[in-house]
Amino acid sequence: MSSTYGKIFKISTFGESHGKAIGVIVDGCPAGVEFNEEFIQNELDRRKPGQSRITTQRKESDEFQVLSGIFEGKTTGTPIAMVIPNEDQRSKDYSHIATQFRPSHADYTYTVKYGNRDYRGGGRSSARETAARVAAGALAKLLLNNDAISITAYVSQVGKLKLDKQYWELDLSKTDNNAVRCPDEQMAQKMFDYIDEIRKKGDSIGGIITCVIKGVPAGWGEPVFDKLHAELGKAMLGINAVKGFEYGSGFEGIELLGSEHNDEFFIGEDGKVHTKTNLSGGIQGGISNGEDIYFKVAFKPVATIMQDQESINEAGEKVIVSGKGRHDPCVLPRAVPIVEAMAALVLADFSLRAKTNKV
Ligand SMILES: Cc1cc2nc3c(=O)[nH]c(=O)nc-3n(C[C@H](O)[C@H](O)[C@H](O)COP(=O)(O)O)c2cc1C
Ligand SMILES: C=C(O[C@@H]1CC(C(=O)O)=C[C@@H](OP(=O)(O)O)[C@H]1O)C(=O)O
Repeated sequence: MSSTYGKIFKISTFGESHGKAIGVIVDGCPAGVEFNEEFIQNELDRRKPGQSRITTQRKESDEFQVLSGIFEGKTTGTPIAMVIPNEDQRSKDYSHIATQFRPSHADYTYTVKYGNRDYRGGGRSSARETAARVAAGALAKLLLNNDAISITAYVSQVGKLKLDKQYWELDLSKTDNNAVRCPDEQMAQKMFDYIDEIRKKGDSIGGIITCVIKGVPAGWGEPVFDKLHAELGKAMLGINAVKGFEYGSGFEGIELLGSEHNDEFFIGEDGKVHTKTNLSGGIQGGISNGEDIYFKVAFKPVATIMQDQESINEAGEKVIVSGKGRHDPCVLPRAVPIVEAMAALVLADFSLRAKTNKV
């Protein structure tokens, strides 16, 4: 069951990084959603490897094929299967670590859990699997278009290089103009140079992606367990290499007094309920309040580095591990569409759940 997500809009992904293909089955998508293939392909292109010299150099076209669930350009209401062939596996890069555990990758834990491990490219633990989520997330975005919801993520920090502006002070339409996916050109250039410098040293670096969701009406979410922010947190923490999730005022909010932190209500010119501030991050009691939903996702530095590190092998013997081949020195630029996709999947599910709230 670990490969499935969602209660009504459900997805299951399949495939390994060096197997024949990866893919996704979407179940529960309503009939009649415009299946815009060009849009879905574009989302996959934003995530695919080999985009610039600061990403892995594996060359995948990531062109997806639809096997079922679409007729005359629209979803039919039946399961939708999308497949993405693997085209550029280079499994020999992993031969030397077939029985070794890379520090901080999933090699050791997979071996313990399953008693076997497809060591080629990390198998199922590879972030290659996230392409399948991006395809499903793109469909979720198309569903959410009906509700005029927008989901926009961008790189706000790489290592210690941090954007000092809030999302509303930035022109987020510029995010995809550069290889880093940071909407501030000057900062993007600094981040690019920094990642490139680290790449040349065979090392890696982490960072933060900020995401903002606009247009979610008040009333989506659940009051207990499946709180909207809890589901968003689960979705984000389920992305490879994610180490932190923070929404609304987050950890910094604890320094404020209640009188500073409370979001006071008023009726806006549009006749709707609004809050003067939005430290709640658009969610109160696990349910959306109609304001922007925003959160941050922290990614660790990539585990596979081109430097010697101490580890052990399956026999428990000491070994020196050094990565080979093609790896992301920093996952952030390619993780932007993944964060958006996972947020879209959560919201698509809640948009359908909201329809069962009341008569
Ligand atoms: C977009 C993206 C690309 C990644 N690329 C690599 C990579 O090239 N090499 C690597 O070792 N890890 C990479 N990772 C991270 C690993 O997949 C991840 O660290 C591994 O599955 C272990 O899981 P954990 O870090 O969540 O514990 C990437 C993650 C993402 C989100
Ligand atoms: C293939 C992708 O990224 C891969 C993610 C990844 C990892 O360990 O997560 C390791 C590398 O795999 P390989 O050695 O097979 O090239 C990356 O290239 C992709 O995102 O499509």
